Amino acid sequence: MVTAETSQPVTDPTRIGLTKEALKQAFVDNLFYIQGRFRDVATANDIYMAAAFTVRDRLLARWLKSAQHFKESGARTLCYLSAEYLLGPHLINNLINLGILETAREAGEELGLDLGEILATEEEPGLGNGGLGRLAACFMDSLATGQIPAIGYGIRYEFGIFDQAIENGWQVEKSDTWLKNGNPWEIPRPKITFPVRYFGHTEPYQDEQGRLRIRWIPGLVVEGVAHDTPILGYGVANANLLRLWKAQATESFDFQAFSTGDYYRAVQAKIEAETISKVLYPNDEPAVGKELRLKQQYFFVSCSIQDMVRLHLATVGPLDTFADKFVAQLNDTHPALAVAELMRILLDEHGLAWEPAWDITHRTFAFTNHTLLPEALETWPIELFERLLPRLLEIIYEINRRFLDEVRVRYLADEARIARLSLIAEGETRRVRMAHLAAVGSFAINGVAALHTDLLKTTVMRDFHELWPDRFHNVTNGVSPRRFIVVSNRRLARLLTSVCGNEDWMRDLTALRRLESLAEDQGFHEDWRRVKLAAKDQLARWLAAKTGVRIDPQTLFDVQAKRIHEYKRQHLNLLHIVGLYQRIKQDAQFRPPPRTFLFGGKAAPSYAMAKLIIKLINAVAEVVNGDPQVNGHIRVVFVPDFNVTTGQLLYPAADLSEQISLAGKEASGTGNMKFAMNGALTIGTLDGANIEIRDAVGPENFFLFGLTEAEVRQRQADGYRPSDIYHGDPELATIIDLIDSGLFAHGDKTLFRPLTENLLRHDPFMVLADFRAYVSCQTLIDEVFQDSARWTRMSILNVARIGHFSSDRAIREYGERIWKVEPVPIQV
Ligand SMILES: [N-]=[N+]=N[C@]1([C@H](N)O)O[C@H](CO)[C@@H](O)[C@H](O)[C@H]1O
Repeated sequence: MVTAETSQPVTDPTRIGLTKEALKQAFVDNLFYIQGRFRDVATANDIYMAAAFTVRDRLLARWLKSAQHFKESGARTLCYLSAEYLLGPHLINNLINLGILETAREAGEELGLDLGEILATEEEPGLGNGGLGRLAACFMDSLATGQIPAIGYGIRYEFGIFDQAIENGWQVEKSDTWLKNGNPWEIPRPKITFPVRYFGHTEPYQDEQGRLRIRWIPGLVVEGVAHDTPILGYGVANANLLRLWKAQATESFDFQAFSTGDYYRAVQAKIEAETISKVLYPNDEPAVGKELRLKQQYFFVSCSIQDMVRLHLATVGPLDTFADKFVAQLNDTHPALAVAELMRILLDEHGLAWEPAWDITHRTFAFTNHTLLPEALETWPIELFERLLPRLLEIIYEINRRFLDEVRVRYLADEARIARLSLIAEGETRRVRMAHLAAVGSFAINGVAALHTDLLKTTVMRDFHELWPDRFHNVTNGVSPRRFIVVSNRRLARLLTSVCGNEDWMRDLTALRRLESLAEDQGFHEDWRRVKLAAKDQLARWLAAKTGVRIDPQTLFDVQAKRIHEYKRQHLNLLHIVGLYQRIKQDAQFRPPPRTFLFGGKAAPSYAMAKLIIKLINAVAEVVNGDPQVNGHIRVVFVPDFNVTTGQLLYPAADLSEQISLAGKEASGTGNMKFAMNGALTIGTLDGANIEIRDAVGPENFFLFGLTEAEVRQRQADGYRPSDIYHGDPELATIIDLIDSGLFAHGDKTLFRPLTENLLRHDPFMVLADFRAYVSCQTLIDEVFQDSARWTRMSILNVARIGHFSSDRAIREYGERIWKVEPVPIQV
């Protein structure tokens, strides 16, 4: 007889079985019992949901087992606090991580279903902007695969990053209704809710022990409700937790207001509260100074820290061992308020004295900086803090007072240094420096690539590095080989497995080194080229279906896919294309190998220059693709709505990966790793992780150009005059004049003027300074591409030597150097 005690649902094969029959039975059950559909009337979404629930059930077993074991073992747990998670589609990733992709395909076929169609139905959760958000997702995958107990905390945005449509060459943002059909991968936890306070004032009081305490009388309280998504590791039974918070009103309906007929006020609190987790701010770098953004940051930080304290009290006990149980990584400054929030909870809710509270706090947090761009370093006006988070501001003032006392002693009242280090930026509007709060409140600070970390130590965080050199670490980014090879490029994965004789490389990417022995093998070259051509063909078919644009897989696929930003220099790429176009038209002898230029990337809606660059890409495409004189030689395509799903098509199909940022600007880059992992060769500057990729794959297998970071600094110090370069380079001048001429704007000479004027007057990212070197490098690439044996050899060696750039390695380094966490294997 089934009793609550005895029934062990995790053993029931129809719920957890991985066999074809078990999957088929579960699918049929779910279609009926969850979707309430007979097969013949089921929609594509019903089919997808039934498949998703079938796979989810197999995750749940591993997840609950993991959670139970972590709890019982009191394992030290890593908490990743990130405002963004760019997870990508779940179903395919979970089928791979469960090792049942082929079984599921066969089960589907026997039920008359096409797994490819089911996979294409899933709407990806776009809860991030770009590299930072995707890095968080890769890290969650590697934490589970590395069997490290971890919780990812973030915000369950109702609307993620906008869907990008291109209308008349312009980006048009469409709201991202990823939840419209429901989300089978999450489990709402209505009982795991926390109050989040805003506004109001604070007042001192004496507690029953006569100690002076502070209470915060908020003007508004909203609730955060947990929504849990299991994150299963690859080839292991470990599954970690991604806990995203949704905001709701404490009272979702005001009956008094309703009965007086004030229907809006009846639901006002509900609307206001829900606005907090309504939408992701679509800015990849520039800090967003909006009050709602600060509300969002405090919302998820407060829920997450309250949850960590609850878990600790429930599973371990008194809070003095909190920092032994938990270590929390701050993914940039977006969650930096966590430092002050943990202090608030320890002081105000648990009555700890300042020193023990600070000791716990400081031993709990570590901070990752992801950018040096001044406009991206978050600071908030004191006035806003006073109004919105009065208690947090008091605590920040006290943290600062004690910190500056320490600095004053150390540097004998060096007022200039104190002002530079202070958490408060004095000036017209006094502001809180969030990077300083994160740095003072953390025991470790890291950059995301070697050059970036060095620059962090010598520029933006120089004073902190002089103060605490031992706190600084470098952990170069990495990406998940499961998502970006096994899921994205199954043909390559099969070839790699056949070379390696097993699938161990999927968990240890350095195993691909053995490919080196095949770098000269002509037979293997053919296999290698076949895999690349198939991926290019797949992209061409998808693009034709999606946009009607036809591209030839036999041409060199030159891809630049990343957020649109002037420092990433999509416009440098465009200058080269316009130059090519002009030469092909004017010089019948000049016939470089045919190339297809593919661009992809979203621009922040408020970033006018980035949107103009998208327009110019499409305008150049219209003219070039429409010109019979150059047809068959060059083609330009803007791939709309670049996200994880389209990335999974672009990374495997690229021959050439464009990583052309101005040296010193791209902290790391992660697209560079994904392209190289799929056999693309890189044209790039000595910037971010490009440097380490070039060192790893060998300078002879990397197309380098451009000023180094030191040369950039020197040229700027010497006074950089872009117009001199314009006047000194006739071809460049012709190109800029062509863009100015209205050729790409149906005669309108003004449309692209802002761009050309900016290049000639300021050129802040030194596009003109690197132009000539870039064009020469592209000419070299044309030569090398025509030697397919050489190109293929270089491509093989890129993959053979890319192992270091797995997020598994990055997580291992964080674990050993910063978090001091041990793997806890789970048996199922
Ligand atoms: N914010 N931020 N920073 C970035 C990216 N834009 O998201 O973080 C990424 C992840 O660390 C870096 O690779 C990239 O260089 C950097 O610009």
